[in-house]
Amino acid sequence: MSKSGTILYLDGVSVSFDGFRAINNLSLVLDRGEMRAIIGPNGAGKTTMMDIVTGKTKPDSGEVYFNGEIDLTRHDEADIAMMGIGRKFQKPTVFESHTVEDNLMLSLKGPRSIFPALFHRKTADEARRIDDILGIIRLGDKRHMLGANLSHGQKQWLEIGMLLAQDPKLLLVDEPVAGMTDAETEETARLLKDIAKTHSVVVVEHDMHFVRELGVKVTCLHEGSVLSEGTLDFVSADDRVVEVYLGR
Ligand SMILES: Nc1ncnc2c1ncn2[C@@H]1O[C@H](COP(=O)(O)OP(=O)(O)OP(=O)(O)O)[C@@H](O)[C@H]1O
Repeated sequence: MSKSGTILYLDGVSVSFDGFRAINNLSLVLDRGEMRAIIGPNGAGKTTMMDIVTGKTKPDSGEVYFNGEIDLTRHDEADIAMMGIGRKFQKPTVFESHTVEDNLMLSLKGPRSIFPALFHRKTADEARRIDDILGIIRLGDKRHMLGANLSHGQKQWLEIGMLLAQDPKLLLVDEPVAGMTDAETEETARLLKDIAKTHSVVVVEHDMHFVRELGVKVTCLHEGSVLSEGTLDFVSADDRVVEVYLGR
């Protein structure tokens, strides 16, 4: 299969831990600009797949390419982050004692340490970037609030904003709506759809209501490979998906 036009290209990828194949001949291709939802039961390999993409885990075999041309298996985690793959873990880890705006300032792309980042005057360009991000993450009116005082959902949005501040081409987002209210969940779907207008996005999520709101192609993983792929309606109607995941 051609890699041109892809932002993420995995083919025949396998990795074993102590003889257990967590990823088994996995092939998964994401077009540039696409948002994809990844579903699947516990232990299906979703986290391990993201660990492979971000360079945390090296595959035993298979091809892993970013942007159609960069062989990710040849790079380490720091390189891969610099090249434009950003990851958000499930649990939010914002700086609680800093304001929303300072959290974003600290995350802006570019070499910086905490003191210069907080005490230098924002350039006009930085101010504009932060305003843009605050708009996208729905926290414009909370910019001076301390991280500690945000709701769980708002912390997740701030962390998505911190990811955007690093200007990634591809965002990997792990279970963003776990623990959110229904209203926050729906807003998160809208927020990610906004981000997907200008970024490629992979979202791992168990909440099927949220996946439906995203309205994107779905890949169901099982035992380290793709079990089913297509629209949510197509994947949900697949007996094997019902058997191992949705029917449980
Ligand atoms: N470092 C490791 N050492 C040994 N086994 C591992 C390691 N990492 C993952 N595994 C195993 O690989 C399998 C896939 O795990 P993974 O965390 O990728 O699944 P998942 O789809 O993300 O599950 P969940 O929905 O629970 O997060 C599991 O059986 C897990 O126990």
